[in-house]
Amino acid sequence: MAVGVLALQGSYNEHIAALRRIGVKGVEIRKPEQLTGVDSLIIPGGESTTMAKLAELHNLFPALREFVGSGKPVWGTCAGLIFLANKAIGQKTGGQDLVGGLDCTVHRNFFGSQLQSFEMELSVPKLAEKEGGTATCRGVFIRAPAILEVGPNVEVIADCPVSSDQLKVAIPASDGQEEKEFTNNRVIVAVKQGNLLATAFHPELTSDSRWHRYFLAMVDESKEEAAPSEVMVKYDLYGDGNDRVKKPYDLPIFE
Ligand SMILES: NC(=O)CC[C@H](N)C(=O)O
Repeated sequence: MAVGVLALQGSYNEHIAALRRIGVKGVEIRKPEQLTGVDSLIIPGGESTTMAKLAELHNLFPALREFVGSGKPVWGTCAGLIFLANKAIGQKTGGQDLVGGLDCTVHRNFFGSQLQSFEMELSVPKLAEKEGGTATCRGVFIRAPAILEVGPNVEVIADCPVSSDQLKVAIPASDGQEEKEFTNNRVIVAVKQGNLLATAFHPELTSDSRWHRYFLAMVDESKEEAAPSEVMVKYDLYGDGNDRVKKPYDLPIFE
């Protein structure tokens, strides 16, 4: 089945092209009902406040939250990562709606403005282990967010060093937690939590297909989990009053 790509704004065409390069069809998603026709979704990078306003306008938030909650694989890149985060800081006044689901705190513009966009080789041994190739990948960071904290079920796939002037970011208080200061000299830029994958950078703008392949492997795994491995039926095979478990026959048997 095709992969859905949220096509409200941002780099959805680039994701669809990246999928095409590996022989997979990407379908543009703009309306809630279109989500029922796909079993995985990419939320692209762009500008998360604008994307949130458009999602609100098209009444997409309830359907997106349901999609994430259903266990279907969802990959957020950059603004898409912000969308998936449970908590975002550094938002515009008034904040913005988030889809949520990913147990992390993301700083929306951690690496600065458009002018501070950069590229960096990232160490990605977990990606290389699954998809082969070198143990690094090219990270394209455009007005990029960064993940400052993750919950216990979040697997970190890549992090990167930060310069000293980016340190000392205040993480505002939230339910049951006091305000704290983020002073680590590394930030997290790629994570996986169950059916959710998130990257602060843009793999769709490089020719390295491994991130798309990695996501498609998550899609395959989720289908395997969803499919009943073997339908078992119980019946009285020997007519002795005891129901025994037996696999049903694949083909009709005429007796
Ligand atoms: N390239 C991107 O997706 C940038 C995201 C941007 N920092 C935002 O707030 O939406």
